[in-house]
Amino acid sequence: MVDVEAQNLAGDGEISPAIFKKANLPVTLKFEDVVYKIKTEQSGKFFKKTAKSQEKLILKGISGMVLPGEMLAMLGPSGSGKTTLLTGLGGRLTSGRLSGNITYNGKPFSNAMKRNTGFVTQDDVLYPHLTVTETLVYTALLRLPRTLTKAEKAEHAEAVIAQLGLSRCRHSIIGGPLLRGVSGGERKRVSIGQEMLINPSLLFLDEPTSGLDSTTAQRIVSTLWDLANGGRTIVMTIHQPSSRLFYMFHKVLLLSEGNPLYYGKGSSALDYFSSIGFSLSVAMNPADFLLDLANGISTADSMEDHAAIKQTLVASYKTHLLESVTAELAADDQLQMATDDKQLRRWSNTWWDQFSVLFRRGIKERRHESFSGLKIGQVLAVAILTGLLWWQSDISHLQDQVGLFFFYSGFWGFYPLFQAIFTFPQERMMLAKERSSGMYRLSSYFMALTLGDLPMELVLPTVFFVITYWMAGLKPDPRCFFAGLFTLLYSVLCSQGLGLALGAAVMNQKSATILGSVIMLTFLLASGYYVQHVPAFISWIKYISISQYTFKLLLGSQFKPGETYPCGNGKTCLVEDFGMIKPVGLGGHAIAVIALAVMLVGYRLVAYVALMRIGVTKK
Ligand SMILES: Nc1ncnc2c1ncn2[C@@H]1O[C@H](COP(=O)(O)OP(=O)(O)OP(=O)(O)O)[C@@H](O)[C@H]1O
Repeated sequence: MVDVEAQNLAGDGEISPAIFKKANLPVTLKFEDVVYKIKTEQSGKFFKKTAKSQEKLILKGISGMVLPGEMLAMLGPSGSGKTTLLTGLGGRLTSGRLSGNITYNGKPFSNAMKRNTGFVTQDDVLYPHLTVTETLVYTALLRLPRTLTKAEKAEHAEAVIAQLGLSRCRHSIIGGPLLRGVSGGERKRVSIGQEMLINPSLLFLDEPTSGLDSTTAQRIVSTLWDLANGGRTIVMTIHQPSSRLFYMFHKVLLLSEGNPLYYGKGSSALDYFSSIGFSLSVAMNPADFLLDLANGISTADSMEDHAAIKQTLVASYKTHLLESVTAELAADDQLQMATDDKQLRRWSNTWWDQFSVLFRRGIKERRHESFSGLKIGQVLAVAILTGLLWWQSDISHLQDQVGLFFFYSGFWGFYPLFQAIFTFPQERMMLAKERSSGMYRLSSYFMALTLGDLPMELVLPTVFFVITYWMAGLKPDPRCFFAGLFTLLYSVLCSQGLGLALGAAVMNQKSATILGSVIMLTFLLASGYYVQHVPAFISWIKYISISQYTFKLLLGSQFKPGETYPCGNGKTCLVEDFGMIKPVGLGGHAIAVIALAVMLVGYRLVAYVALMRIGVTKK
């Protein structure tokens, strides 16, 4: 286990970081006759009701085995199925039908195995505003077992930084499309580092060297080779490795249109192809030669027909190699090492630890957004403008005051809704990546994310309310003031819940925003301010309207039944009889509070359930 190795580190001094020593639990990966099919809609049938869906065969019976200490490289042209096979072997395919037999130490993929597996995707999914060190330390805190102290976890992160040559850029931010950060190669190394931290015994990498110069690529593959030497099982897809790299792989799997063309030692590949009549005529990189063959291009052969060459190669694989691959798989059955699943817990850390790390990471990543001057300036400007427009409004202008309360429920309905709508769609990729590696519970993530933004989300309406309340000259009674403030904050939490639910359910910022504005507008229209004689068949909307309940409670915070106001010609009238208050009324507060409470919790539950589908893989 990693903690035992940490002790080794202490004992060995500086020699080599603990995580680069032996694998915790060596894994033999076997895959036999792997077939993957997906359903695709036929194009051109968009307007037809009976659009037929076709089944597409992506992987056509692929077999192989990778032992601890071995590094398997999957080669093949673009679209040949490398990523699909890698994702399937990594237990991460979320759609389609995968058949065949894939075992890890003779057993199917389990949650325990998930925690012993690292998966580096082709695209780096990293938080752009965190630095390299922050990124790796947070990952270490989340993924390393609770038996290690925080300092030891940070030490592991440091070791990875040193091993991957990231020391120079350790304090630079990762960056993103519109934010200059570390280079592409450095970003890739951070992604690899995140997986290396947990000292996985099984490591999958999708194109770890793409877009990198050959020296950096060489360095990364050498690191992976070192990791394999420690008894780890490494599988990667790779595009055009240099010949130096090619000979570092223990095994090579060549794919073409989902068919295996070669499986075996890298060094034996050329002999095999020359034995079936495809020899390397000029000095060239063996990987380029294999890729040419997988594309149906052969310089040594006069065959012009690419499809025919591919067919010959597929047939040769079946006649010459398949038998030995099957024999290899069968022979290993006796050598199976038992995986003691109990050695690996489902989660590395407690709920609370996960929550607190995610909370701190979230605040760090989003501090520029939450505390942005623009956002604060926007709210202050609207507050001051509102205060000036309603400057010292008097009860003799009751309509104005009622209008102000309606404005409160409208502005603080829309504002938190739109802030919250973006929360989950922005996080989707990260959530999928981290959840599929079993990093944390959804509940700790959900709580950390929704509570992290809360202080600022509540401070802004409070400041807004204080400014406008006094500028507009509302009742200087603390009870009225606090009742109004709490109502506003309560409604902010409800609208935020609705935003979270929409964002999580739709997972598309544009669609969720459109849907959110339609719903909130409906709520506002149904709140009884604009229209008072609503037809019965549609009047039920007000019972689900956050704005209606907020408006009612805000009016109740300021006016009491039996209170009077000057209604012209020296007369006084009852507030509850005022035309704009009557339809909403000054009673029924308990129901409004309960209805809002149901929405506050209900919308968040919807968001939670909607998120349960993200990062969940098929077993
Ligand atoms: N869910 C899916 N829906 C539609 N097509 C799919 C799906 N998954 C895979 N494919 C198709 O399967 C083929 C293999 O895709 P895959 O991504 O595995 O290729 P690849 O060899 O990794 O390519 P590249 O090197 O370009 O990444 C492609 O033609 C791809 O379009």
